[in-house]
Amino acid sequence: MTGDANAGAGTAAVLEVQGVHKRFGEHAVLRGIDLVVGRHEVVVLIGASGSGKSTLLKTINLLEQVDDGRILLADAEGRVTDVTDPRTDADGVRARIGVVFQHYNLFPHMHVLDNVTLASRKVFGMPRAEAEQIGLALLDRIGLADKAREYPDRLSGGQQQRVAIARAVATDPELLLLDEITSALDPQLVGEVLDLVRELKASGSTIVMATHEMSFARRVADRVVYLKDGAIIESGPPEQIFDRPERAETREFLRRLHDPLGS
Ligand SMILES: Nc1ncnc2c1ncn2[C@@H]1O[C@H](COP(=O)(O)OP(=O)(O)OP(=O)(O)O)[C@@H](O)[C@H]1O
Repeated sequence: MTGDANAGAGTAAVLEVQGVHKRFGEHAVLRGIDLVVGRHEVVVLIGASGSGKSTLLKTINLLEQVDDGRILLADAEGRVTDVTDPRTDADGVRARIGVVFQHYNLFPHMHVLDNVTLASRKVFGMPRAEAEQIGLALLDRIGLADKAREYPDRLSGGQQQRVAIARAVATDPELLLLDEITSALDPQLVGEVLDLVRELKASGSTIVMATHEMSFARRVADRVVYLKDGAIIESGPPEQIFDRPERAETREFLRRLHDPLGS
């Protein structure tokens, strides 16, 4: 990878987004995004609705094609894949990235353990017994081992979202993309998911997440990236962004969050 100018100190880059542009028709949704994410770094994207956070995550996971620019993904040995190269195997890239969306998207007809082990068994061909051993250990870690044979509709929203996260990490992905994972949850359940993300951070996961929950961003982020109209306005540690933002646009965004009606 080239330099990791804005990655966490002392870390090699896992992800490098270089000059990415994306349009939907006439609407330029991403306008020259440059972002480097270091190994074990947690980067949180904030910005108004429509600023391009989800689209950026989708381009990384190849759910959307970029119009211009490159996205590079490096494995633990430093081998770099240009995920935006049309010759790159999209399924191979997706197998290296864990993704969790706002709505839990668990398979309703499978019990929790089958949901958690599905990718290990079907994508990586792991024997069921081994996949289940890993899956049960994960469920134990998130306090849901007793729900292994329950179906998703018997779980609370917070529990379902924790299972969705367990499913995303079960294959030990190089990168985890979390898109608005708490916005469908009651406030008291947000804490459950926050604790789990902090635990993933402590265990060394590399995470890029989008959120509207500034308290969540403050508590988990190594670096917060503020997007406005498809461009990065400011990027820095949470104390900078939330307590001493350098850019007037960032200050204005945060001011409006605290006082949405402008009273
Ligand atoms: N498939 C699509 N076709 C057309 N326009 C789209 C598509 N996906 C997203 N957009 C538009 O791109 C812009 C950015 O959307 P995006 O979902 O990335 O924003 P966001 O910052 O994640 O917003 P939110 O915080 O509300 O999730 C929006 O104006 C949206 O309407």
